[in-house]
Amino acid sequence: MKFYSLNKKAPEVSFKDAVINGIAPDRGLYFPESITPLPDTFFSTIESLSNQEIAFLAIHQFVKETIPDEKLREILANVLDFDFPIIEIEDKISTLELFHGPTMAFKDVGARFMANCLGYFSERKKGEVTVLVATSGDTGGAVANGFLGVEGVRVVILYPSGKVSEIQEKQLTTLGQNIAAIEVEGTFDDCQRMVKTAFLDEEITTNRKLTSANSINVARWLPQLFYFLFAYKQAKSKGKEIVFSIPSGNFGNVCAGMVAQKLGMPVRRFIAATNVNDTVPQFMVTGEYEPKPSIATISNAMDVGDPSNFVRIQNLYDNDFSKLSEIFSSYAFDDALTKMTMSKIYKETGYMTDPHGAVGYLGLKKHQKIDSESYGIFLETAHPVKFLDIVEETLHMKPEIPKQIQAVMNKEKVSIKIKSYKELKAYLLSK
Ligand SMILES: N[C@@H](CCOP(=O)(O)O)C(=O)O
Repeated sequence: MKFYSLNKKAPEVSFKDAVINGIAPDRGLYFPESITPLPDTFFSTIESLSNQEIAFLAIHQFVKETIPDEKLREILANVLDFDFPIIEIEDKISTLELFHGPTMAFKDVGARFMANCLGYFSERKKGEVTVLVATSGDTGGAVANGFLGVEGVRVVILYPSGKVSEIQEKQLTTLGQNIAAIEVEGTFDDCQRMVKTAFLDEEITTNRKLTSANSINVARWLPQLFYFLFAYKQAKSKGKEIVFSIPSGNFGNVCAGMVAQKLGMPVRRFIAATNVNDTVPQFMVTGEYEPKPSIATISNAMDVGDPSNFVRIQNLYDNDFSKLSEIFSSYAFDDALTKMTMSKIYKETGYMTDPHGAVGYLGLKKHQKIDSESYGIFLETAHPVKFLDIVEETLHMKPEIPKQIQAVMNKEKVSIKIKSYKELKAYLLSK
């Protein structure tokens, strides 16, 4: 399997080189040259397969030339050692909980998968790789945890100062060792821009081997397709095609769901639910893609004004607006409605959602107004306690703090504050 650049001005590469490069030399995102549907028997017998087997069969075609089967199974066993349950909270509405991993956010799977792949590839290659990553909240902690102690890999995480939750900040600033946190005076877009500028900076790229651990990297992005298959396995007995509602920021997760569909998984519709950072919902109304500066919200991991993966989504549907519209909708919701929804769900069902999950729920409800018989699953992308202040203030209760979170709460934050790209460059070249 080769991966090509969506800008089509760079050579095709193997999975291994796509992972090591992160982004193609023409600044395009890598994309698999083909997606071959899995045999019908995979879907007809999926209930009898373990999650690790499902993941192996789903990702094998993309990686098989560069990761031997035995190694791939070992990696998946390391990555998938927690649950992905579906909880029914109302008639025709369930949630897929993706927060049972070490940092309690859906990024754990992709971050650990990429860290394992890079660890394996760098055993065979001399020299240190610098993993640069921009985070608006959850990616940072998952990458820090996934890459901690991986030999030959140094991780530099950029995050917008004051715009991630306290727990998210602790998760990405307290681990030390090969993980450094850079606190940027600015927004997530500024962080993402600085990362992309570093990839274009010859002085840096000739002196440092850089890659990215955001979902622009295929090893971070592709494993997210497992979630949709795990959901399908659990919900198949309902005998209904599923509507998935995905809280969306950089749009990597919904895009991975679309890959699961291309592999043959039946899906009724994908809903990408956003906060007021509504570049894609607006695109679905006007057909014009107009990135905007991001706005800070209570669902901060989705504070993205120019989602990296939307170009992959368009490519999956041949850059054809009407083909995309047949399967995809996108809706935006503000913080006031998000809080009201968290409160309503809690009062009516006893289920505690985080602000991102509540936005996903709202997306599903809006869709069900025009498709009332459909069965829907919204993704709970992070554990509510990661947004402790918001949860306590909105639900008027004190949630129990899971041990993964307790472990970082009292650790000391260590970060390097910067204001400009020049400072980032100096830092990267100094180490
Ligand atoms: N939602 C993100 C923003 C970066 O997204 P990614 O999936 O491309 O890493 C975050 O939590 O940092």
